[in-house]
Amino acid sequence: MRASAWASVCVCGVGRGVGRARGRGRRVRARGTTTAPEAVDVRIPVTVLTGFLGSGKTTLLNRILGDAHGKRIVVIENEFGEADVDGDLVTFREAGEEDIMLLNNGCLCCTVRSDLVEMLARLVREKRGMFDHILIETTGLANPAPIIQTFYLEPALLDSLRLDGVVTLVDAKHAGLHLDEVKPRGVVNEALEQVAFADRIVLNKIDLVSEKDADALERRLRTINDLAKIRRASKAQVDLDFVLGVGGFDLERVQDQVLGEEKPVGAHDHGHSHAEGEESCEQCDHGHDHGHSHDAHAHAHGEEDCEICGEHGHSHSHHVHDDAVGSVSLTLEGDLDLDLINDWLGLLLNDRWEDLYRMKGVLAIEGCDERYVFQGVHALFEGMPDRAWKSDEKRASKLVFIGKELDRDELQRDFEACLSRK
Ligand SMILES: Nc1nc2c(ncn2[C@@H]2O[C@H](COP(=O)(O)OP(=O)(O)OP(=O)(O)O)[C@@H](O)[C@H]2O)c(=O)[nH]1
Repeated sequence: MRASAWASVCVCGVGRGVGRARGRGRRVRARGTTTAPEAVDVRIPVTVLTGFLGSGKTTLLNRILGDAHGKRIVVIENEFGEADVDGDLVTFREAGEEDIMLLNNGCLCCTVRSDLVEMLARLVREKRGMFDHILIETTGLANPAPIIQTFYLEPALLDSLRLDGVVTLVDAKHAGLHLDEVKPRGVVNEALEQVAFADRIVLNKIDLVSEKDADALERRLRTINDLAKIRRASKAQVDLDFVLGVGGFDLERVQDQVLGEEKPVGAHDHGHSHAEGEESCEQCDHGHDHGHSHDAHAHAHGEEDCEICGEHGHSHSHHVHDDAVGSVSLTLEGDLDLDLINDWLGLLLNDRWEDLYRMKGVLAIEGCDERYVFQGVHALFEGMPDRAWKSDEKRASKLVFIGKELDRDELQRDFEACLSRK
């Protein structure tokens, strides 16, 4: 992925003779159009483990390190506020097959990013060949975006490391509190952002909540991030395959993630309303007219028990959630005009890059035999032509945006305006 001002967003390699896999000089991509074998990506995968304070990150880490998986894993831990060990920023602790390294001097997402880069570069320089995977555990207060960007912006890392995925631990018992916390304007709600950036969500401490509460929380997580896979766990007991080797930033897997497989029961698009008497809303388990930009759940006199507090009937309200962060999925049948879609995505990134946390898409471009896949994180964007459209396949495009204050209708309108008129 490359840094991208709007002018360099280019859904190209499509009928223009421009390089096919922009920003990915490290990999030969051969799928679909040639019989040449795919080159092996030799870069070392990196997993970012995030999640709010006490959500179970260390528990998961210990599980991973304790499993007999045969992988040699380097762990980088960022213990915010811990005393420096021997006055050194970086401490190595041999732990069997794994190395554990500590970054003690602040939060990974802000003050120690350059230390992280230095540490990673040093690892590659001095220990290459001695490990298979790097796992970075962030502090509970870290915003994952700067860490993600590190892997695309740091020349010292580009050719050696690749981001495999962001794994977010969610505390089933307390997540609601953190997700609902209203921050002053301009202040990031880390819990929301950690969910929004995730490729995998481990909904942990499931033993502490009822199934109904877990269902409701899972639906809530789904509205924030419609791309991540979610798995419930106690004591972070999940298969290693669920958290390592996920290819969350792998362009070649975008189509599966976007067009993809599993959608849990209850998943639905962001931004909808319910009429009085409708079935329960799958999102909030409540059936009365509302949009998902509400701040409060209000109950009129005579209603059934409140689903949030269990109190009966009388008019009262709760703050429920600030839905500023959410997912929007758009689909469109037919072919897109190359210039129009380029211009639109370019402008969108130019104007809204701060609000666009992650995006992925599969596009049908007029005059192009191949599907075009792309993904982005904030202002970083990468894309390439993918396999050829099959003769019996309906040409259609799908985009998924995860971000802040996204207007679904406006995005859909602008997307539709990119349809080819020929
Ligand atoms: N009941 C219950 N407790 C859990 C579960 N997972 C972890 N815990 C406990 O929750 C506490 C916090 O777990 P950690 O793994 O330290 O969480 P963390 O995210 O690393 O915490 P910080 O480093 O403070 O951000 C510990 O006491 C764990 O034993 C679970 O599934 N159920």
